[in-house]
Amino acid sequence: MLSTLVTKPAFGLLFSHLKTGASKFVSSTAKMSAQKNYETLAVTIPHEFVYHVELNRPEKLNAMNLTMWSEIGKCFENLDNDENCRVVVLSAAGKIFTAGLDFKQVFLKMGPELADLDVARKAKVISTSLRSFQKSITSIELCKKPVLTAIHSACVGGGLNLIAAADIRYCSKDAWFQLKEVDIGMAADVGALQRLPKIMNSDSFVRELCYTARKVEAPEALSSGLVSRVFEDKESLIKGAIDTAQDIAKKSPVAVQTTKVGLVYARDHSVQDGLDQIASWNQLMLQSEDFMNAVVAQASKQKDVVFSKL
Ligand SMILES: CCC/C=C/C=C/C(=O)SCCNC(=O)CCNC(=O)[C@H](O)C(C)(C)COP(=O)(O)OP(=O)(O)OC[C@H]1O[C@@H](n2cnc3c(N)ncnc32)[C@H](O)[C@@H]1OP(=O)(O)O
Repeated sequence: MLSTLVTKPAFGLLFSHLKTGASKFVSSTAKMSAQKNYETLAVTIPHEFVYHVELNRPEKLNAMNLTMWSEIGKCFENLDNDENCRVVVLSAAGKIFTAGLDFKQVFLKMGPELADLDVARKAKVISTSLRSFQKSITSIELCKKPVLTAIHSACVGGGLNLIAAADIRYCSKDAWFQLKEVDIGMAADVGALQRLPKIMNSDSFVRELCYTARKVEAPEALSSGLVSRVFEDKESLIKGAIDTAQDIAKKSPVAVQTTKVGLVYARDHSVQDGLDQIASWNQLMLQSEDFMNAVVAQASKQKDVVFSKL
């Protein structure tokens, strides 16, 4: 297929095309889009195309209050649409990654709201809240930019549901994970039960964690496939995550985003359905300038190809 697309006469044309793409890119990099200000999240841009989102309620152990649930959803929807963002590092400020659901705030607020309602109305209110929490976490998966989570210290309950929706998980040596929902009398309902069995390498181990709420320390998180790398401390963890993010940010955004969509789709469908899906996408994406530019760069051993924003 490459040989038919990249014929010899096409080469000169492709090189001029490459230059056009690069100049277009350089002229527009100055216009870095400003990210919205959030109350519970801090968003920074450590390198071009690399965004760093931090859970930012350190004084409350980054417990996930209603504002944080809502802002996570909005933030990842914004990042999905932000052409200056190609990859996201998700970490947390302060002593721990997160204490999970802010049960003090959430249940205190919901209690009075439900008090005078009958069972059907109560169920409707609870269902609406649950679905909005689910949507918030799923926004990480629906964001076409790869999301790398960097977890330090405690990652409890809702936090484990949150990181399960990310693409790549790294942690520091002091990290521990706990699916604590059963300890507060509920089944996890924002993605852990659905995603962990597809992430970790032992169904038996996942079930043990879900039923017992026991803590999983970093070595076990690594051996079970929950995380793919363990770093010495938080500083090297964040650096390692940002280094990987920078590698991804240099690639064609068309290639990377199509790959993420394909992987997420393939996880939930048959092999044949996945093959059909990626064929449909690539019948478009192989016509993009990124494909041409990357092929020419490979063929001519050119490094540091500059891809236009997407
Ligand atoms: C229903 C919607 C869908 C979502 C569902 C999600 C469910 C979940 O997330 S279940 C898990 C809920 N989280 C917990 O059960 C964690 C409980 N906390 C702890 O285990 C410890 O606090 C922790 C290990 C995280 C940290 O321990 P540390 O010794 O460092 O701190 P503490 O002295 O225990 O706590 C300090 C103060 O923070 C308050 N706090 C801790 N966690 C939460 C929380 N999740 N929500 C609200 N507040 C929390 C704790 O009560 C202390 O407060 P105070 O006594 O006023 O100082």
